[in-house]
Amino acid sequence: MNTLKVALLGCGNVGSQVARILLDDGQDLARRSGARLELAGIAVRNVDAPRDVELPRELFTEDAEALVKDADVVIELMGGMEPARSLILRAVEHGASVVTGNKALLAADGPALYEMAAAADVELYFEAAVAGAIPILRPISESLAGDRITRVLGIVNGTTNYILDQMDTTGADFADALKAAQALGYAEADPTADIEGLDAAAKGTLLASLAFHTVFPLDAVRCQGITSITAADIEAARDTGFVIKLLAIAEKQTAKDGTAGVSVRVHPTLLPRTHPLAAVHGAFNAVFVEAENAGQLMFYGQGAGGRPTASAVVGDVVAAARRIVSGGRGRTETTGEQLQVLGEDSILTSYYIGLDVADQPGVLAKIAHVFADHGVSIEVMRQTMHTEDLPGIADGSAAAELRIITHRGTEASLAATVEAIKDLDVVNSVTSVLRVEGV
Ligand SMILES: NC(=O)c1ccc[n+]([C@@H]2O[C@H](COP(=O)([O-])OP(=O)(O)OC[C@H]3O[C@@H](n4cnc5c(N)ncnc54)[C@H](O)[C@@H]3O)[C@@H](O)[C@H]2O)c1
Ligand SMILES: N[C@@H](CCO)C(=O)O
Ligand code: NA
Repeated sequence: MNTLKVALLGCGNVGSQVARILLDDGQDLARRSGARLELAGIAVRNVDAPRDVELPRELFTEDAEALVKDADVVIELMGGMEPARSLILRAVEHGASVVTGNKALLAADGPALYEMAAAADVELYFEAAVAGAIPILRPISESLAGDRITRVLGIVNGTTNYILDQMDTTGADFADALKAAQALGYAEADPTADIEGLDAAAKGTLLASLAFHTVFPLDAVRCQGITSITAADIEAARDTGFVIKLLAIAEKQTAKDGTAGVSVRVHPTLLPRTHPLAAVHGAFNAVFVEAENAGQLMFYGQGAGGRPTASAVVGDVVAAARRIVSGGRGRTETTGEQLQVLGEDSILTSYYIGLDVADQPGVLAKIAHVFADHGVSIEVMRQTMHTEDLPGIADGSAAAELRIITHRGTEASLAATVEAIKDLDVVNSVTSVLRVEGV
């Protein structure tokens, strides 16, 4: 049996678990791969740093370049752009296959990396980059290769799902929930990427590219994180039978003339509590895929954390090893469709709008008028009286809270409606604007 040299770059939450699996499960992995997978070394910043997982000290090196030169398979789990990118390219130049979980790098620079890997006749695997342990990229790019995917919708960031779930179920505040997510190893090194939606945007880009066989630029993702979600939003959602989830939504739309375009958006979303995605708790992820022939599919599991993510990484290492052993080419990304990016005139969604309004005759009519002017129709409107006077309302007259859910409209017309409502003299403030799915 051949021996393949495996180089591991980075030994944090995920890397340390990958090392453990490679060392503990060597016999099984060899049988499944057709080659012995020898962990040749682990590149770290400081070989003497304390670690949570006990690993043989002689495996550690601070010379990542030297480790990469000799490897058959390189696993990049350092994260960030550099030196991750240069080391991946160095690995490719040396003819090694690469496994990475680095969605930030792939979303920014994936097409160039795929091209270089293809030119060097090696593979680049990244199942861990989207939804951690959940097998989602291989199902999309291989199992569904004979179908046409139209929509991918998912909870793809464990940290934000954990935070929103804690706020909803235990009343925890945002900062405490974030700290707990960091301690559990879900968050990125800089959790801004999680809470501002950038991590979900990177995953949305990768999902769209694979699902629709096109390049979708990261900067074309319409992205909003969860930092503006308040306890009041969570409570209002609960009162109205909804839950707030951060969703990544990638859609392909085909116009009557046959031209197709793609949109990717990430935003906090109100979902009815009866929706299957509403039942995704903690750091779990779930991805819905809609395809013309397959219909609706749902993939569910642990989207973050060292051990679950390591499962996806080692699965990719086995795939890489099998391909090296068999000598054939494996999966190739097809991004040749060059679909256009759809703008807000084409994106259809519905809005939840929370308003503080003066409680006086004619208020509802004025508001309804603005909706009609923008061609947006109202699905639900609910009014609650405030028991105390609100600051900012002249002469202490009574105020009311309005909650409105619209029918589906274009993002452009809904946003314009909200702007026009803000200008009405009877509107004290727009307290909340959230998109709604699944109604
Ligand atoms: N943690 C998760 O749940 C998860 C899930 C999916 C994907 N990922 C991705 O996997 C990668 C690793 O994530 P993590 O959670 O293990 O991160 P981490 O911060 O725990 O680990 C990264 C490790 O790499 C080391 N490192 C960074 N630069 C280095 C360098 N130049 N040389 C040597 N070592 C270096 C760091 O010191 C750290 O120990 C990231 O790309 C992340 O986005 C993480
Ligand atoms: N920080 C990411 C890790 C998994 O990609 C998350 O919370 O989902
Ligand atoms: Na995955």
